[in-house]
Amino acid sequence: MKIALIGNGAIAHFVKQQLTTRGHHVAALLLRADRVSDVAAEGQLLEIVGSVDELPEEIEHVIDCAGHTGLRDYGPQVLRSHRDLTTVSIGALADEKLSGTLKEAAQEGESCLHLASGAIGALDCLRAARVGRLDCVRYTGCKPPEGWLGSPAGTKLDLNALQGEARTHFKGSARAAAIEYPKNANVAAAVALSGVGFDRTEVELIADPNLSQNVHEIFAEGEFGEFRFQISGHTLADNPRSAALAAMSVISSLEQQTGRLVF
Ligand SMILES: NC(=O)C1=CN([C@@H]2O[C@H](COP(=O)(O)OP(=O)(O)OC[C@H]3O[C@@H](n4cnc5c(N)ncnc54)[C@H](OP(=O)(O)O)[C@@H]3O)[C@@H](O)[C@H]2O)C=CC1
Ligand SMILES: O=C([O-])CC(=O)C(=O)O
Repeated sequence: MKIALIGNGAIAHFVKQQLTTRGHHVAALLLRADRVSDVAAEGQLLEIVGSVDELPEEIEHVIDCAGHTGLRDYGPQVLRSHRDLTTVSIGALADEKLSGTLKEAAQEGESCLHLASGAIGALDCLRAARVGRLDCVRYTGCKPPEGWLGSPAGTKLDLNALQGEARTHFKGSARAAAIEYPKNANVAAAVALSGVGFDRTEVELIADPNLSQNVHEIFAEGEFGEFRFQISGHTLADNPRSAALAAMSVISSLEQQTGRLVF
């Protein structure tokens, strides 16, 4: 299967390297049109294109590693072109209009949008639990201050000088979190989509100067009982915002789709 990646940042680098090592064929990179010549000049052994129309015909699968704008700008056209699409930009689906457009595009193109699990686990447990009554799902996302740089946390806290206690900078619904923090609250969206939805999932986002990892916690209760899940994830060397597991989950998602599972 020939694969194209959207984006050329921390997650895309990891995914490209791992896919190649594992014997998959990454044949193209889809970038903003004004970035194509710079990246092409770096001498990559794959096609660098600036639009979906320019993707080589033989590309069957596209992986979005470019964040919300990447999914919004290219997702519908990729799906309409009969290609499956895997994304880590789950929070973009909080926008109901985009979500509807992607569903229609997938129907039209007889293609599939696959959501990588990202930086969190235990989504299977939530999906099973919601078969019964789910009374409450709470998600807490804690990162070191540098992990929130460039997000609205920077307008509420002095992230470069934060010391001592952890500070909450957002409390609200998963929908609001995903929309306000496009680079930081994709996990909130993944939890919402696996459980009680964007509007009923409660979210708290915290900057903690005592942390060196990203810590994600889910609490849920309902007819099934009670459940707590916590993960401390190392971030990628190229981006202190993004957990390595988010990039790893893209590979795992693709290999589950293609049946290339290792038992
Ligand atoms: N599901 C999850 O758990 C997680 C999801 N994420 C999502 O993944 C995204 C990418 O993460 P990461 O790789 O660390 O981020 P980086 O900032 O390292 O890289 C983002 C890349 O995407 C490119 N890009 C952004 N917008 C567009 C666009 N409209 N068209 C083409 N290329 C675009 C950027 O290009 P340029 O340099 O030209 O801007 C850059 O190459 C995050 O923004 C976040 O939304 C991240 C972590 C966890
Ligand atoms: O990578 C992480 O730890 C989580 C993250 O940024 C997100 O949820 O968007």
